[in-house]
Amino acid sequence: HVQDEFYSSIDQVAELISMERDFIQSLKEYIKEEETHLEQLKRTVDVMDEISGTFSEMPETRVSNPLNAYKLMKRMYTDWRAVEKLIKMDPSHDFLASLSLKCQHFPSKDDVDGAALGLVRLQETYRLDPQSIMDGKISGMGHTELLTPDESYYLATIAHEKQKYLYSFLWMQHALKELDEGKPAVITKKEILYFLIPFVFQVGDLPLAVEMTRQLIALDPSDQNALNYFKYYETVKESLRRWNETQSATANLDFFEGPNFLQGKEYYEALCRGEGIKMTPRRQSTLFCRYNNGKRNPRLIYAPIKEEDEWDHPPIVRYHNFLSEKEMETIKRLSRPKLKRAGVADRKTGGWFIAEYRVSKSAWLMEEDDPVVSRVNQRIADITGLDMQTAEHLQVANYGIGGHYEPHYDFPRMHVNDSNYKTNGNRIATFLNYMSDVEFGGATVFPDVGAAVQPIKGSAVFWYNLLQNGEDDYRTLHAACPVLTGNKWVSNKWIRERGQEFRRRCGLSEVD
Ligand SMILES: O=C(O)CCC(=O)C(=O)O
Ligand SMILES: [Fe+2]
Repeated sequence: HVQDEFYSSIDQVAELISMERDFIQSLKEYIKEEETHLEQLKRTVDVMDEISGTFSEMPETRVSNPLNAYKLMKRMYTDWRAVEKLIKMDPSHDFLASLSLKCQHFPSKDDVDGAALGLVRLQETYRLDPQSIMDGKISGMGHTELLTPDESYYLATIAHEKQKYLYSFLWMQHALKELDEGKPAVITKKEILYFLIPFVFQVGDLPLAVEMTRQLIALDPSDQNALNYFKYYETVKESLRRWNETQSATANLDFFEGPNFLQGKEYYEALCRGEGIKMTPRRQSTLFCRYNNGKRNPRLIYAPIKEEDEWDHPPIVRYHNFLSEKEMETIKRLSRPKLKRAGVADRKTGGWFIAEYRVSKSAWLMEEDDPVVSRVNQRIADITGLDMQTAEHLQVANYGIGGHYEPHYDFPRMHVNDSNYKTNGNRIATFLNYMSDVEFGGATVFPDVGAAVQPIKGSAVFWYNLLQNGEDDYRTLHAACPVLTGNKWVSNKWIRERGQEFRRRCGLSEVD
């Protein structure tokens, strides 16, 4: 079976390190075998050479001795067959066979492209240019291996394919800089310039386009395309100059200065950077923390849980130290072999598919899997006061390279494929466990209300997805920000409506 992709789970990307070491080790062993093989061949040829070359007389004289003639025949019959056999004992056969087995489990083109796209997503969200990524200034980034010009070039082409033109441009420029510094590469300066020039021209930097074309011509003065570019840009430059002369000096429009408010994806990204959080000191002063013993629940009365208000409207609370280190380890261990790329539901058909707006792997854990799972479910019931009988299994997720989940609601808006909906109702509430700290990125943000919640290992956040009157609460729109550094693990418990009738009383109002 062919290995499932790697890039959508950092935990699985980590496996590649030992795979690479293993690969290098077997390559070394193979080289040794080849060397031994070659040694054997050399020894054989030396022996043969010595025997056949030790006769000083003329060939005819030599073979006129019947004994010599016989020996020569015999030698050429047996020895050459032995040599043939030796050559056929080529160790590369075995190596290639084991290699093709191993390669099945190597990253695919989808992995490389997924990782590249993840990097570009991180650049977009956190506003990083190539240099600041590679300077390793981002906390938690650890040792950074620099990209070669070829790697930068490939990244640029992927970014271009995905219409992320700015980052495509920046990586191309970076590749060019590295080439100019003399870094070895397969890609040539000419190829990069060919990519960059029309681009630079289109964004309106005519002088730079002309300058780059000049460089292109310097590389190959007979390049007809480059000469044509040059002629064309020179004409444009000339007509621009004439146009400028006829215009008054005040006509200085800046086309890029738009109205300064953020919408949709941009606001989501701003929240991920910690910008634009809509909390005022006045509202902040209404947020508290307290001990929660689940209304004197015997399981919590001597060990109440620390509850902290994260947001007021809609209310989002955090429970600190909700899971123990050991419980988190168990949950991760149980889910590792089950992790599969997480899908999303189609809004119209309710069908399931994979999308770049959700890059993570997930697994479902049931109570039967381990006592820890039932213990965690029980604790969620105790602390929220809600019935877990109708809740979904525990979903564990591990995010990938630049892994994220773009803004969504936890309540499905199409119920066609959700048979659970008919029996147990909608997802009334979400209980989200953070099972790792994330050095940088990976916050859970709520773009409708302007809230951001940072992952804290062992803590959990809880909110209602439905209003008291049972209607969908659109303020709960939320997203998981791209993980910049770290390995983000979460687990989700989605609680259903049925069974909560006396636990969360419904009301006619739309208040939370
Ligand atoms: O990982 C997070 O921060 C949020 C995950 C989430 O919203 C989901 O899985 O539905
Ligand atoms: Fe969610």
